[in-house]
Amino acid sequence: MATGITYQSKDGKFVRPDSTFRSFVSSDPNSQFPAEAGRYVLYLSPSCPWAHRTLIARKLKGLESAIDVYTFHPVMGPEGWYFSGEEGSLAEDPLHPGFTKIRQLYLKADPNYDGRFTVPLLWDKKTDQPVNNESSEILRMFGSEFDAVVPEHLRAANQPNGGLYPEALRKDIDELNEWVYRDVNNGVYKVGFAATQEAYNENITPLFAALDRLESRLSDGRKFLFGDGLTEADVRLFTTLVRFDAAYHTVMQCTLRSIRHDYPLLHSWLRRLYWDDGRFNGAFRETSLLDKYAHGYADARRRIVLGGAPLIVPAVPKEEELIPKL
Ligand SMILES: N[C@@H](CCC(=O)N[C@@H](CS)C(=O)NCC(=O)O)C(=O)O
Repeated sequence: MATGITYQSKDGKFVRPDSTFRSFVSSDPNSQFPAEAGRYVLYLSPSCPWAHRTLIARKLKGLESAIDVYTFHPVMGPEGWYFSGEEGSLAEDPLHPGFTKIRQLYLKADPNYDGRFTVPLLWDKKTDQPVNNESSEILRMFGSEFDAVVPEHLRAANQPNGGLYPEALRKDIDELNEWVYRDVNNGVYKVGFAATQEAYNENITPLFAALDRLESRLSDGRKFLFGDGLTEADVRLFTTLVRFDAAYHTVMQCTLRSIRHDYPLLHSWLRRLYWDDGRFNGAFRETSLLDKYAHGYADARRRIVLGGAPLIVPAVPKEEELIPKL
């Protein structure tokens, strides 16, 4: 069976299904999944933008030795994510000898599982079961629940504005996350995996309108989306923007503008996160794979085209932008 990131509704629109495993690791030692160093492992492919969120948070919080990562091959295979022993991938699952595919883990957890076999997948080694496969929730857990085991200066309470999801900003962060997810994080997929010209046309305008809105948000000189402190909203936007010019603009037909040529403030913000190793422990740069993104998305689009997708004509900037008057 061919898999790929090609979820379509009847009218050709890309629709992302909800995640299935939704338990939480908690700082409460009496909870079902207490935050303990060495107990959990993240199965992921670093090329996936959703998994990338969790990898950044793990490094930002200094959790590298507390939470293991088992890495799949960077490009999805015909049966989904798999261990290949190549390009940074393990040869097989260290926890379940003989397992080489992500689907084996999902089916071990639930033999009747009929959803997508997605990364990231947070797994409890102690009870040998999945905890959570929703990146936004894993990102949030890493942001605060493990603070008892992270170095003191990296705890949420000791961050400039109270960590990745500070109490006072929660409502505003949720509100921004919602439209950034809809129009940007998932927006690039709605454009790139649209199966009709109508679905493509309908989604490309909100994507660039949202980027315009983010650009103007930074125009008051703020360093991060919510001021001087980095929040989860920055992490969530980063994983899309770091792929934008390399893969979304080139392969996913997000053609109207590029980040580096057309959004100077977003580009500076991206450079700040990517290069500020001292402040961020290399969490953004060292988890990014700029030379891998185009390959993964080109392969996913190839599957769509081979599956008989109709011609989608990419959007082109207007004359006044393409060839401005002298
Ligand atoms: N809601 C999920 C989405 C994750 C997701 O869509 N991951 C993709 C890779 S970028 C995947 O694993 N797809 C596998 C498949 O659909 O077969 C999350 O944010 O954690």
